[in-house]
Amino acid sequence: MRTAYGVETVRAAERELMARLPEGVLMQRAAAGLAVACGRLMGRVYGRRVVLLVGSGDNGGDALYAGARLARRGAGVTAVLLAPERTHAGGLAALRGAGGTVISGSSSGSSGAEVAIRRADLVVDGIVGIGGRGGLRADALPLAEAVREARVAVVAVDLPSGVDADSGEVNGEALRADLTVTFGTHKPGLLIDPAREYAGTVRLVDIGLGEVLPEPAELEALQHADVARLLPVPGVESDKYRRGVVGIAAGSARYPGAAVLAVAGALRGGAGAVRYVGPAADAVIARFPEVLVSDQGPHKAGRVQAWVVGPGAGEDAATVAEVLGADVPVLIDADGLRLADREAVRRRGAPTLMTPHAGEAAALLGVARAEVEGARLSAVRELAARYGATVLLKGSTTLVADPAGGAVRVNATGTGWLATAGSGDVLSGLGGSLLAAGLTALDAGSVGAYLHGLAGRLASEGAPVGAQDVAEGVGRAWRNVRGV
Ligand SMILES: NC(=O)C1=CN([C@@H]2O[C@H](COP(=O)(O)OP(=O)(O)OC[C@H]3O[C@@H](n4cnc5c(N)ncnc54)[C@H](O)[C@@H]3O)[C@@H](O)[C@H]2O)[C@@H](O)CC1
Ligand SMILES: Nc1ncnc2c1ncn2[C@@H]1O[C@H](COP(=O)(O)OP(=O)(O)O)[C@@H](O)[C@H]1O
Ligand SMILES: [K+]
Repeated sequence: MRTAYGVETVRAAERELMARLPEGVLMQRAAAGLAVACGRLMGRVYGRRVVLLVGSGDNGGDALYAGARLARRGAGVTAVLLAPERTHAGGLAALRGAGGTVISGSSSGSSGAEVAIRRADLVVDGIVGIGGRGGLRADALPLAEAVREARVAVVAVDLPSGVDADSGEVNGEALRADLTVTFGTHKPGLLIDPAREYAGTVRLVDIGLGEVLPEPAELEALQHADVARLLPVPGVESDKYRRGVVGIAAGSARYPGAAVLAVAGALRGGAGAVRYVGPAADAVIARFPEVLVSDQGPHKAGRVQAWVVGPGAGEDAATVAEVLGADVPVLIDADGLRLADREAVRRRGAPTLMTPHAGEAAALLGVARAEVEGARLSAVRELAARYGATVLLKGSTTLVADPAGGAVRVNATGTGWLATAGSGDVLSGLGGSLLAAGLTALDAGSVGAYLHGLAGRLASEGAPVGAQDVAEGVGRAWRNVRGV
């Protein structure tokens, strides 16, 4: 499991660790890891030109100590100080002692600093780290512009400057990095868009923080091994009922395809049987003869261990209400989200998993879509709290939050190619199937998103795919995860 912690927790852990260690040890560990990563990115160190952008805090200190290490190995290192009078004194002395050059970023205007950036092989962004508030400040903007124009490689120290460490929000300008070298633990902002996109590749340097960080983390990202452990794999005692039966209440005369795609996802999620109820039974059975179909409504469909309701449902509020009354886990997607009564969701005894995309989440919260996209973490937490349900917010970094709090799960296996009509329907069936197979709502959502994202990647391999291709890719994703 990859975990991420917010600023307050990181600072508390650093204090605890620092109390046990000689002064400056943590920063030296950070700087050593940073210098190695810079060296690897440049291929060689000797003769390379490195520019350090140095802010007023310890983030700048890390950059300076790393710069000193690179200078000792023969790099030409220039530090651009954004706040000369408040620069980390020890780091500055170390850089000077190693033969580095120091210029002032604020007073030199467009001259020295920008020329140095244009000539650089590498820029190290040590403007601001976890102490940052808001986007880049005015004095850093010309430097950021010069970096962009020079198209020079950028290594961010701990975080790309200007992004919010705790939330992944970007309020103003931020500096894009090719590589972010982060210390002690990932920060939520490195795993959640839009900030994640600014970070480039993220490398974690161990500074010993792991032993003092609390449980649970603020954010978790499942890895292959975690998903492999959670996948419902049949054993000798299994039969189709014990594996779980998932009911799909989806589709309408207008949108029969949504039913077919949700069923396609459900058949690949590990349940032993799929029941379908709704007006698209003919389309479903024509494509998937193994499905048990009915047009009699959910309560007459026979026993299921979980329901999926909503994809392509149109205006069928009665079916949504009926499914919400069932005492088994329910996944609500698409039209179902709009039609579901909030109090009815809150009253449910069995788990509920809601799977909005940003537009649907915005409608439920009564805000603009851009607001949800810019602040995914707070949006998913807010929805989970309001509905008393587990919420999976779809998008480039899909988030899954439980109403009781605890670590929010983030999934990054997806690809932009998944942004294709009907791929969300596949995810709803897949998630419902995992619920029927016995996974918790948090696990079903995050394992579903993981498999779905990987399926999209494997099916696409860099070319456009349709939702059916994604569904067909789910088997490959299972095998990839299980290593079989
Ligand atoms: N505390 C520790 O034990 C360790 C800290 N480390 C480094 O220290 C950093 C945190 O250092 P600090 O607490 O000094 O904080 P930072 O260096 O992140 O930033 C604090 C300074 O930046 C200014 N600032 C805030 N927002 C800004 C913005 N938007 N634009 C420009 N300047 C802004 C503040 O006025 C303040 O002076 C970490 O990110 C990490 O790089 C590492 O050396 C590892 C060990
Ligand atoms: N840029 C992106 N990167 C990765 N995954 C994405 C991106 N955009 C969308 N997706 C994924 O594609 C799926 C689209 O679902 P949804 O918006 O509900 O589509 P539809 O309603 O057409 O089925 C979701 O799983 C979502 O997470
Ligand atoms: K930084």
